[in-house]
Amino acid sequence: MSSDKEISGRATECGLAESFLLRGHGRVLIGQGLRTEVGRGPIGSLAARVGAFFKANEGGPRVVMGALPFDRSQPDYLFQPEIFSTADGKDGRGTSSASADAARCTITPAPAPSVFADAVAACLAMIAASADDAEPLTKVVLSRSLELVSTHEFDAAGLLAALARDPSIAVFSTLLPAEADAPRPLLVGATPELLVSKKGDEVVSHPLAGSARRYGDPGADRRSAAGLERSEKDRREHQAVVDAVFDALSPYCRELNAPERTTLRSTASMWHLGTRIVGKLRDADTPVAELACALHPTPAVCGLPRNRAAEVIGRLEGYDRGFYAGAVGWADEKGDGEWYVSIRSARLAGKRATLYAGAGIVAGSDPAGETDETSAKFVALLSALGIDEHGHPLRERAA
Ligand SMILES: C=C(O[C@H]1C=CC=C(C(=O)O)[C@@H]1O)C(=O)O
Repeated sequence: MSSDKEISGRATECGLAESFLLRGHGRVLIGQGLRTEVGRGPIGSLAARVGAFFKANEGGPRVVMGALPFDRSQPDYLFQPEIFSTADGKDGRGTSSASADAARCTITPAPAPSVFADAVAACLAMIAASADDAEPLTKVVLSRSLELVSTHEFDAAGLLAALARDPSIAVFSTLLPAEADAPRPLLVGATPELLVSKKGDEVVSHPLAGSARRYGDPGADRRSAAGLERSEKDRREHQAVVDAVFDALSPYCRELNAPERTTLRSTASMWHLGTRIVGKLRDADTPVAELACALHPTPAVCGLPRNRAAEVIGRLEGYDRGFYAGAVGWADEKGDGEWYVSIRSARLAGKRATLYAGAGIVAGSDPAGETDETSAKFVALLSALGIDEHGHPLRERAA
């Protein structure tokens, strides 16, 4: 199978449609068809449910895959595919251009950018008011969404192919549970952030937090990156995530380090601060699902303290995040696997798509700046869909 075929999402074997695709770390993993669903439940029971699944189901590929929601108490959605295959993903750049063809989209921001900026200001007031509390609120990640309605069904394969042109991100697509508005919705995205991978006794997490827009002009792009590296506010926002990852993984590890310290990471449209954290597990049998449970949601998508931040998110965002800012990945029978943070993602349901983007709010954040950051984070998905922020095809603009 060529990589382009894999990325384009057209299943070739047995005529089974692709139910899962993950391209990251130079590899493509593909699930075709859906053999058995894993019993659904909250993340706290994930490791037990996955273990019980493999015991009870002797046939089929020895791997399950799917998505975890943002909210730890909500049910996840994992399944065993009919066919599982892997391939080298180094040459996995997409060939297809925009997926929108001549489709037109109407785009409705939900909430409107000005309402989001007001929510950031309200959040900053809560952070300031809590300064003297025993456990002050120090960080909250607030998100907003864009609701797209197209004249055509969204083409997930074309979207994946277009997203895969950026080799710095992990491209994913996974089935979501049926809902009233869609028999088979999909979560599709291109995330730069690894929640956790586990192979044998090796564990890796690569949290990101602290962001700046990229620019076509090289000088402006360099200044944007340098500004991010110097920013005390972004360093603080980032360190909160690194500390939380160390705290969550330490009990499981006999070694845990950040060998390269914090570095600048780039995607095609964003600069980020990132820290690669690597460890050796005390017990190589610790399943990846247990590590994901210990980590999720990190302060890269929720905040600190976690429960208090989640409460503020629920109050200020005004919608259910569903599987945005959860995780997408897989786990095998040995307990190995990898889970990516499901940011820069969209839920596709026929002619409707909902895109999400968030930004970390800490003391010193600026409501207009954070709103602009979410706009910049939408660029990757919108341009992969072949549309601008008004829903017009990009090709027309160039003509
Ligand atoms: C929550 C998102 O990004 C997170 C990951 C990287 C940088 C982030 C930031 O700088 O705010 C966010 O923590 C998102 O893209 O929706």
